[in-house]
Amino acid sequence: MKKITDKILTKVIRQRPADSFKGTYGKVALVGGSQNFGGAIIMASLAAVYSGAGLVTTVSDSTNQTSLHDWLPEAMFVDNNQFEMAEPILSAATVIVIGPGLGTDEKARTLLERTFALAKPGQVLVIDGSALTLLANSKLTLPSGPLNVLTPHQMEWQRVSGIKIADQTPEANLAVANQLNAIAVIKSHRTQVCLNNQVYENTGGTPAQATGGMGDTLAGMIGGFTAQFADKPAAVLAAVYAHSAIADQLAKKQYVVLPHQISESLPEFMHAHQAN
Ligand SMILES: NC(=O)C1=CN([C@@H]2O[C@H](COP(=O)(O)OP(=O)(O)OC[C@H]3O[C@@H](n4cnc5c(N)ncnc54)[C@H](O)[C@@H]3O)[C@@H](O)[C@H]2O)[C@@H](O)CC1
Ligand SMILES: Nc1ncnc2c1ncn2[C@@H]1O[C@H](COP(=O)(O)OP(=O)(O)O)[C@@H](O)[C@H]1O
Ligand SMILES: [Mg+2]
Repeated sequence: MKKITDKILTKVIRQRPADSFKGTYGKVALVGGSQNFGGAIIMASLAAVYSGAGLVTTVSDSTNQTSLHDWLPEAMFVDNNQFEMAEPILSAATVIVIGPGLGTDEKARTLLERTFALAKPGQVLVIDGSALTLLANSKLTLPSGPLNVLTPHQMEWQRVSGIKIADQTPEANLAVANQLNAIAVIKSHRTQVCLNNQVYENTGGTPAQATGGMGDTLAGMIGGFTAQFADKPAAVLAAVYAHSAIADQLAKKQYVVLPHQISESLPEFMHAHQAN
């Protein structure tokens, strides 16, 4: 198994060219956040903005708009009850992230179906949280156009792949990821990434990360990294490594690391690890 180390950071994170503007750094649209799980899509949106995506739009239940803007005035907002208003934004996005706090009810399933229907070649589609559970429990298949990036924790991967947690070996995981023709970020205390017929193991991470919203934050970071960096698979690996490396740094002085603290540390961390 290959290891994901700090080398991936300078391979991916580039100094910004002077003649650039927000359009240079990609558009991320995030779909999620039911009335009960608004925090999840707020944390994912924070991560997308703080990792440097040029334009971020959050598509969520209207009850989440005020809290989102308290945390993140940089994000635009579309009410998911008026999905027709979101469709052009999703179509124009560089990356769509779907699932954090989406829920698994009928409305959520419809949002997932409609998003799958419009995702297209050239786009990255990050599928996280509730969207993975819905995918496993419904007859939906992954869209064939976009680069699909699945970000399950071990139980979500069990649901999607049918492989019991105890049997989730690198070989078994890779076989299913290949079958799905997707990148699979299988999250645990040592996250594994199945990509280009290889399994990569993350070398960072701390139990200080074991708190709700930590995976929502990673999904938003993968969105932000793949939106702005050209090599999309490498950008996924860099996001996975940066997420845990920042947590490791904070955990030197903190018993628990909160997800939003990872996002707030991103601009400084990325500045320190950029290459010319
Ligand atoms: N503040 C918020 O709004 C939050 C919303 N969340 C959302 O809640 C929805 C449900 O996600 P959950 O993951 O909580 O619930 P799930 O029911 O999908 O998964 C949790 C179950 O998986 C088991 N499990 C086994 N191995 C695991 C591993 N390595 N990591 C995590 N769980 C493991 C747990 O014991 C538990 O029974 C998602 O949409 C998620 O985005 C969560 O992210 C928590 C925070
Ligand atoms: N003990 C641990 N060591 C390292 N990383 C951890 C540990 N516990 C959790 N994490 C990380 O935290 C994140 C949890 O993701 P997830 O379960 O989807 O969270 P949530 O859905 O609540 O946001 C993953 O990136 C996982 O690797
Ligand atoms: Mg999760």
